[in-house]
Formats: sequence, structure tokens, C-alpha cells
Amino acid sequence: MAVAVRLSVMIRVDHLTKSYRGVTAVDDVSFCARAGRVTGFLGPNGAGKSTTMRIMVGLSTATAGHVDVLGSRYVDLPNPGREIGVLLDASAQHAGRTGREILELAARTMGLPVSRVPETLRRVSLTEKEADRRVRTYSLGMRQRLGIATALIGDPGVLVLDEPANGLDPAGIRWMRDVLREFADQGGTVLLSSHLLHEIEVIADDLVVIGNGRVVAQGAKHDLLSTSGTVVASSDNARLAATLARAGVKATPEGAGSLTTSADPGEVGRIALTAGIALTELRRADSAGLEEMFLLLTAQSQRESHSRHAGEAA
Ligand SMILES: Nc1ncnc2c1ncn2[C@@H]1O[C@H](COP(=O)(O)OP(=O)(O)OP(=O)(O)O)[C@@H](O)[C@H]1O
Repeated sequence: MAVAVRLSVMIRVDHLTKSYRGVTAVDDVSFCARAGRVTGFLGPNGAGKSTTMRIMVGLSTATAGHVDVLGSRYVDLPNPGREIGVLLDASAQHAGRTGREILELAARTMGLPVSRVPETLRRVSLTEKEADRRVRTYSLGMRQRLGIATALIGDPGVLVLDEPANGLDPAGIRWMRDVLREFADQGGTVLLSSHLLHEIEVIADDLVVIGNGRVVAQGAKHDLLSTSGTVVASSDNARLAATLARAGVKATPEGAGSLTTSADPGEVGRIALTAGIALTELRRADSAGLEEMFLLLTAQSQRESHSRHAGEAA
């Protein structure tokens, strides 16, 4: 890996804004992607993910703000493919070339020997025979593998991948997850966008959720998905609820004979113990899951945008 791992923040998006003739596609977006971690960049269609990534790799210019990759602008990196592997649109590869030709060209452009190609093909599980077929005959999944091979061939320390799981079958998705996990575990930085929420939930360490061009949540997946709250039950829930209420903890009945509260299980257990109430159930409330959080946050950002526009119209 060409990049030293000591620099922890490898991608820094700083107050980035992009407007297209009155449409603000990216609106004051700031986040980081760190070494050794997979950062999932999530958002509904049109949220601004691709626009952010295109600016990140110098394919589009910012209206305001900037993105630093390894402390520089992408366009200022002397040999960017050796530092950042990029896959933005797997279907944009030259359809008339073979997979091998595309990889050989990528290697030469980076000043690398073409002897890297067979090993890179193995890494993405494309056979020698497949590599000699023209890309126009490839399935979308094979194009994704070729795109990931092109991103990996320069042995970069950072990967920027826009919807890399698109078109992959379940085994392909598992394979990609393993490749990216191994890459991050070796100190690499992965930023990947996806609308496959469950896939991101499994693979990502950190999450950035964007809606209507704005970041609506970001942080460690564990922190974003952990719920505060407790499910608790005893043989006399009415007495338990009254006891908790006296201690300032509001509990409400939930489904089959239990109560829920926003307090911690430890606090709830201590109150019940002090009152001599034997509990039949005491557990942390289930995580709502990324999907619920995602829908909630993006719906909220849509409402905010509607009220902004209504305000502008007024
Ligand atoms: N070249 C362009 N000209 C005008 N508007 C654009 C252009 N590129 C993107 N947009 C608009 O910017 C917004 C963000 O688009 P973007 O492609 O970044 O979203 P996305 O999150 O990647 O969406 P998806 O998941 O559908 O790919 C959308 O409203 C889109 O229509």
C-alpha cells in the first residue's frame, strides 16, 4: 500500500456546496473518512452522493468549500491512481476494449508493469478467459469486478466507490464485502456509497447519511444504531410502572406484558431492586436498524426542504 497509515483522516469534505443553475445538489456538506475504516455514504436517489464523489476525484468543481484527499486536492496529486482507487460508474468503461486491455492501460498510465494485471484479475475473481472478452459482453456484475480491479491495480491506500454493489449477486456482494473489509483492516480507507442499506449496515464502520444535499446524520455505526431505552417486565407491571414513575422514570406499556422506557437497563434494574420487585424481563430495546433511521432522517430532511421552499415562495 503506497500510503502511510499514520494520517488518520484521509478524505476531508469541508463545507462543500454544489449548485447547478439554481438547484443546490450539495449543500454545505462536511465529513471525514478515516484510515482503517469503511465509511458508508448513504442517501436516497438525488441526495447528492455522486456529486460529492465526483468533486472528490476532480471530475466536477465545487461551487463553495473543498475536498482534500490525503491532505491535497485530487488534481494536485502527482499520480492519483497510486493513492486513490476510484469506481464511479462501472457501465462507463470502454465497451470495445477487453477487460485485460483496460487494466493494462490503467497500469501503464500509472507507470506500473502490466505484470500486475493477472494478479489483479485473480483478486476480483475474473478469469483469464473473461479478461479477453470485450467489455460490451460483460454482465453488470462483471463490469463492477473490472471497475474494482481498475481501482485496486495501483495499490492505493484509499478507495472511493459509488454504488459498487450494483449488479452483484449475493455471492458477489459477499465477495466485495470481504475485499473491502480486508482493505480497511490493512489500514486502507474506504468510502462507498450505496442505496443498499442492509449491505452498508453490515460492512460500514462509520456512516454519513445525506438527504437533499445535506448531511442528516454521521458518526460511528455503533453509536448511530445503538438505541437508548429498555424493555422491562414483572408479574405486576402496574406496580412496576408506578414505582418507576415515583423515581422519575416514565414507562409505557408495550405489547405482550412489558413496559418500555427511555432509561438505561441498569437504572431500571436498580429502581426495581430497591422496591423489591422481581423482574421477569430486563433488556435493552431493539435497535431500530439502519433502514428505519435512514427513512426517518431522509423524510425529515425532505420536510425541512419543503418548508424551506414554502418559506422561499411566501
Ligand atoms: N450535471 C447536472 N446538472 C444539473 N443537475 C444535476 C447534475 N448532476 C446532478 N444533478 C442534480 O443534483 C442532485 C444530486 O444528484 P446526485 O447524482 O449527486 O445524487 P445521488 O445521491 O448520487 O443520487 P442516486 O442515488 O440517484 O445516484 C439531483 O437533484 C440531480 O438531479
